[in-house]
Amino acid sequence: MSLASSVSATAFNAIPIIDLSQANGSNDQRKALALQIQKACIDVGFFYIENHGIPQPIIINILSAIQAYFALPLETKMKLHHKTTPNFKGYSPLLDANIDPAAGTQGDLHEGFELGWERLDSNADSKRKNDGVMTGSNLWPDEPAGFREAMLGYYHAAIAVGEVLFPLFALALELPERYFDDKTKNSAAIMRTIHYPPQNNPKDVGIGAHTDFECFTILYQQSNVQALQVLNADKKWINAPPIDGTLVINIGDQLARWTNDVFKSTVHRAINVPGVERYSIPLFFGTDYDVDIQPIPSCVSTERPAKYEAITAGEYVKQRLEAMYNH
Ligand SMILES: O=C(O)CCC(=O)C(=O)O
Ligand SMILES: [Fe+2]
Repeated sequence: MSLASSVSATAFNAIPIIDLSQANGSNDQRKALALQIQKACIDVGFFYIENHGIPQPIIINILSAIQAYFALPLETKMKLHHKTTPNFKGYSPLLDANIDPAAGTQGDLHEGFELGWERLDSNADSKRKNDGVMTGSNLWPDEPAGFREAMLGYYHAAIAVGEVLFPLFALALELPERYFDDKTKNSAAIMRTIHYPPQNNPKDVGIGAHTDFECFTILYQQSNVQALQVLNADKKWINAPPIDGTLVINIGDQLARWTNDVFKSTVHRAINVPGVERYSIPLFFGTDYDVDIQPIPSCVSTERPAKYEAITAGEYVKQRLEAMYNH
């Protein structure tokens, strides 16, 4: 059966957990893993990964760094407002973003700090060559001490997870395992750290219903607070609670475009609860920004013609980010 005819219309009720410990195992082990990923991407568009390899101290470090950062006075944080950069790097205050303007809310009830690729051992001006329309350096606050190291420490560990996943996605798409290698030499990878204040008004949303923009998202969510929800084909919100020791992976629109929607970029939102703070850290992982997103031939058929025009990954992300902040 070709991938183009494997599209699922069944509504999921649970999000699978996939164990990555065999990701660098034998051919057979990698293929078996890719099949689990294929099923999760066709049926749900979301899955948890366990044994992802990010050491716990790196997670603890970034969590305490972002808690200290978001606790700074608003005036201090506003000095690094993302509108002072060409491409959304830096701080965004509460309600600055509105990812679902049609919902008629006052905006998304979270503040964020966003960064892109940067080597830990170089200065903040280091840029990469292929960022095209998405070029631009990161901004770094003077405090808290160790913030840059904590952020980049986690960032590079999460990128390593993305680099393990891309070949598995290629196998899941019945492509050569190294298919994405020449398209991910300078992989686009925007990371956001998000602080959701306690939500006391039932009308508030932490982040409105949306799909992500890149190929896939690697999401750390703080323990013990249920907020993330994923929309199934029956329009029912399914909870995606934090599960200790796991990360959430979800397909974004770029991979949906590569696969002509055979892999689902599933709508999700986060609704925080009264009385508690919540922190989450999505890293949006994509191909190089200058790569043209063209549907993979096995995902196109006479019954399932190509749905999307080709566009470069960078143009696509920029359009989506502009729409999110210029509501
Ligand atoms: O905070 C979360 O759990 C989800 C965040 C999210 O969906 C996003 O930033 O795209
Ligand atoms: Fe998202």
